[in-house]
Amino acid sequence: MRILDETALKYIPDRIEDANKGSYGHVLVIAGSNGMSGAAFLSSMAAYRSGAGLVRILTVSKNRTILQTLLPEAIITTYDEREAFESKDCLLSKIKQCLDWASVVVLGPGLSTEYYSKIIVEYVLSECYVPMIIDADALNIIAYDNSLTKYYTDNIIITPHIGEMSRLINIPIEDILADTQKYAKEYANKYGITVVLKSHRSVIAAKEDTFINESGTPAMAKAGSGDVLCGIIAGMFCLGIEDDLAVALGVYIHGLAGNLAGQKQGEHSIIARDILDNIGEVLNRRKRNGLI
Ligand SMILES: NC(=O)C1=CN([C@@H]2O[C@H](COP(=O)(O)OP(=O)(O)OC[C@H]3O[C@@H](n4cnc5c(N)ncnc54)[C@H](OP(=O)(O)O)[C@@H]3O)[C@@H](O)[C@H]2O)[C@@H](O)CC1
Ligand SMILES: Nc1ncnc2c1ncn2[C@@H]1O[C@H](COP(=O)(O)OP(=O)(O)O)[C@@H](O)[C@H]1O
Repeated sequence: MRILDETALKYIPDRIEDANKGSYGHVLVIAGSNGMSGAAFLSSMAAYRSGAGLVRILTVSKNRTILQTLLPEAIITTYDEREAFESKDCLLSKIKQCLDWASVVVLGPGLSTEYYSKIIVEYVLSECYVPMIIDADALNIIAYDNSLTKYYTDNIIITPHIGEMSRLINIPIEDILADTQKYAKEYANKYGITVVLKSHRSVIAAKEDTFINESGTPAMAKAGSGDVLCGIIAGMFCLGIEDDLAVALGVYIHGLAGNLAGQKQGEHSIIARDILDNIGEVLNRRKRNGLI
């Protein structure tokens, strides 16, 4: 069992001198639905703030204008929910093109659990061959249809909060809270995936090691904090960090950025965007602290 401290920030590399945006990954964020564009924005912005070179958001058409306004740096590809009924092949081929482009995928924040989202989640699970961070509604869809776990591979990282974990394994929240390590490890071992079980002290059951995260603050108990985490983990992969460490370091940096945001804005007053605004300061600490 490992606990990261600030010395772990030494694993964040310097940006390569002759880099171009393609040197730092293509993150595909499959997120957002009618009324939940924010989750897609928060994950995508977090990936950019954590080093990603290029982010594409795949979302419902209704979100195009708001997301292009909130994050003009992202490429937006959209679908209409009706495509799942009226032109499924067209929808799937659009998703396939996005997957072929991606080097890391985030699946699920604010996606909804509607029929069209189920079609998308099953297709992405079956056709994705790069590291994929699965969160929120994609986990709810898997919880509802456990047969989807047949698509799990060792490229998959799931990031359930306790409520989502409770749905996935059909165990009451109180029981999971009593032994988070046990339930995270059991699920990770059963399916050969990485599990980030989020709470005030998240557990990361990874391939070689289990990590307990000690950064973070109750100030982060606010809507959207988890959406930010998905994007930070994607960003760590874009920086070329080895996979167990990419996940554990992503969780640790997320907590440190939350700590900074809490100190600046006050513990009751931060919003998820404030976590985004402090990622850069955390990444810079490795230089300030003489770690590299
Ligand atoms: N702006 C946007 O677009 C946003 C969009 N969002 C999107 O909304 C969708 C629904 O996601 P959601 O997490 O809000 O609802 P849901 O899955 O029903 O979970 C609640 C249940 O879990 C439990 N629980 C959670 N943590 C726990 C803990 N540590 N310890 C114990 N219990 C814990 C909690 O328990 P309770 O607090 O009631 O005791 C309750 O039972 C999803 O797609 C998401 O991405 C959000 O990200 C917000 C911003
Ligand atoms: N009391 C706390 N202490 C430390 N971290 C917290 C605390 N409350 C929430 N967090 C962190 O904030 C994030 C919340 O994620 P989640 O519940 O998925 O939120 P959302 O679905 O609204 O985005 C998790 O990473 C969790 O570890």
